Amino acid sequence: MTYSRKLQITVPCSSSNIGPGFDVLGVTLSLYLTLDISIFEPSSVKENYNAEVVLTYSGEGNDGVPLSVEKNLITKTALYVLACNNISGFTAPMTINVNNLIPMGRGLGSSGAAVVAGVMLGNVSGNLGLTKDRMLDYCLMIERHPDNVTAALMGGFIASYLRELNTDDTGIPHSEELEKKNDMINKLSSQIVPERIGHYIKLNWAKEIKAITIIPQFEVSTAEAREILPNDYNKNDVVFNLQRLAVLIMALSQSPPDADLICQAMQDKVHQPYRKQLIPGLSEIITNVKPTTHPGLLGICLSGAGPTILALATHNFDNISKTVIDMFAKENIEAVVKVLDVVEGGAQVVETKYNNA
Ligand SMILES: Nc1ncnc2c1ncn2[C@@H]1O[C@H](COP(=O)(O)OP(=O)(O)OP(=O)(O)O)[C@@H](O)[C@H]1O
Ligand SMILES: N[C@@H](CCO)C(=O)O
Repeated sequence: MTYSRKLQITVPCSSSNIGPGFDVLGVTLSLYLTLDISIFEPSSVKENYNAEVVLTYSGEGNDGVPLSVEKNLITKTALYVLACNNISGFTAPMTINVNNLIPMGRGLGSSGAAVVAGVMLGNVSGNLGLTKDRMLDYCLMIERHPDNVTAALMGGFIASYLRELNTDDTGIPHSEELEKKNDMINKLSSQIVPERIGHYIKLNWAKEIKAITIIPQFEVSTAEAREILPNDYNKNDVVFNLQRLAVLIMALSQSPPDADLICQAMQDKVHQPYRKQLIPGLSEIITNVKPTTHPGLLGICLSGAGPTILALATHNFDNISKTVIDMFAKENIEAVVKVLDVVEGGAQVVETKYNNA
């Protein structure tokens, strides 16, 4: 069989919240999920034709990720996008080779990246011609907190919100539930995808600020880390976060960065205090690792739902990382370090070869 198209989809990882910006801020980082796709026939739409799709997988999660297209989060999402557009299944035989460098369940947006990759796969395999803004709607039907998917899709340092949806839409599950339910695609695809669910704005990021990610070798599921949060908040805690959030987005855009301002503006009272019980060492790390003790450090927080620690810094990366690694070690937790760049480009599809035959 000869291929007719070869495509590559790349989706970056992301760190969300950045302290006070719970479910609002996302920053796109230089670690990628890549899909190499060979499509073996023109993807003309044939009704009720389910083409054979071979999925292979390497990298993070390769020991546990399902390779059945109905169960894997990426292909399941693509099938959902196709179903919403009245296409039942993949319409052309294809191979999809996934290479994933994003650690799973660590707070680096692995599920958001998988959802974005799936929406892009659905878009290209069904020749749907969706814009990125429309693809964001599909992502947000699956992952209801917009921070990671918006960063992964659009790139850069980004703030987002969901518009309030009417009651018919509110029964739509999060991707963490998507894992558990085999009939989810059918349920979701019977719902119309509302337009312009997500709204976002790209923010400036001072070029000298790098992201040190200290990644503990255990997983925290986002579902669990969200369940632990209260339904109601104290007014003072909400005001505490709002004040810092407004200051932080400007402070991170300024060169040279003001470490004292950023460090204080990265504090949070909405999610981190509750998540300490899931992440041994978190409290000690965010309380004791400061720009005053570690020159070059600007601020430190939990990345997404954790357990990764995000340290923003301009230099002295080894010293900052070593302190955090040693603090995790006291809790008998091993951690690895990745110093990542903030990347302006979001997810993309590149057509690497096209045969007209
Ligand atoms: N490349 C992938 N292929 C298939 N499934 C994936 C992939 N990446 C993530 N997942 C699924 O998503 C789950 C992790 O999602 P979860 O939301 O708990 O954490 P995260 O996205 O890594 O962290 P956070 O949302 O805090 O940034 C994995 O256990 C797996 O089921
Ligand atoms: N803002 C989300 C990100 C996790 O994906 C949270 O902290 O739960």
